[in-house]
Amino acid sequence: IGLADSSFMGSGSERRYEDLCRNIISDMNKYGLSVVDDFLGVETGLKILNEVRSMYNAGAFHDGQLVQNPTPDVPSSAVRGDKIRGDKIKWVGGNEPGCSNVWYLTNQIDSVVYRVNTMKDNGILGNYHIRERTRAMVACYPGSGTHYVMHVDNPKKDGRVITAIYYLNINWDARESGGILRIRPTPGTTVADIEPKFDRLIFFWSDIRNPHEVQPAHRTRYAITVWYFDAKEREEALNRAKLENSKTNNVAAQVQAQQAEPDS
Ligand SMILES: O=C(O)CCC(=O)Nc1cc2ccccc2cn1
Ligand SMILES: [Mn+2]
Repeated sequence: IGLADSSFMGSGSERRYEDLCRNIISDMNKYGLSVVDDFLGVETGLKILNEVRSMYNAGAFHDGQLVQNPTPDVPSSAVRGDKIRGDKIKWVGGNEPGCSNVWYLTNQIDSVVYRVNTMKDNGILGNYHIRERTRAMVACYPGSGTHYVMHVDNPKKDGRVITAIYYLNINWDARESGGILRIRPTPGTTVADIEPKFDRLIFFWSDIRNPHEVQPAHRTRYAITVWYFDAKEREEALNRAKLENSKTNNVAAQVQAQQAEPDS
């Protein structure tokens, strides 16, 4: 007999889904972060894990940190400590072959985010109008002490308001494997230490309210992240970028024009 499906998305009960969304709304308003365990259930979680493992083993991932900060005497790849991040990543749109389970996951997260964004009495979540997200970033920390330094996902209002991370690591024990996500919600003095447990989904505000780091991992650590945009903040960011581009293009065009003119 199959295990009674205790997951939120698998149990099919509308009531549990509403409760889940209410909890997320309450957590996001109180703490700026929310942790959901048993999101999809063991069976679905395993399908996603196996899909990610086969992507990784097919060598489809590349270094998260493209620009190494090499020290002249030692090539950058040799010195792991100097990296600001040790993850290997692969961006997944979802409709590529071999990504159907990652695609299913992002659809399930989408439905929760759009629901909590439109429910009544949803507090701060009601200030945003979430209509789109990034593609899914599948990340793997290959163990051996790889980490990610303290950082903010969206420090400059690029439009991203919610970070959603789904973890895939069965029987993760941070005491021996490390790999804790440490969020330092500001303002405040609390610290949230979150283990990257299998079938765990977390949400947190992407901006300066949530600086976070991944502590050194000593076992292969998989995570899938999607970022959700607020329509207004995103549009303003794109307009600023356009303005910047037109300025630099004008300067470039003027320089070119001067160069082109015959010596006066
Ligand atoms: O795996 C975790 O628990 C979180 C890891 C994490 O913060 N990843 C991450 C990855 C990023 C990749 C590109 C740009 C910004 C990024 C910000 N954060
Ligand atoms: Mn981050």
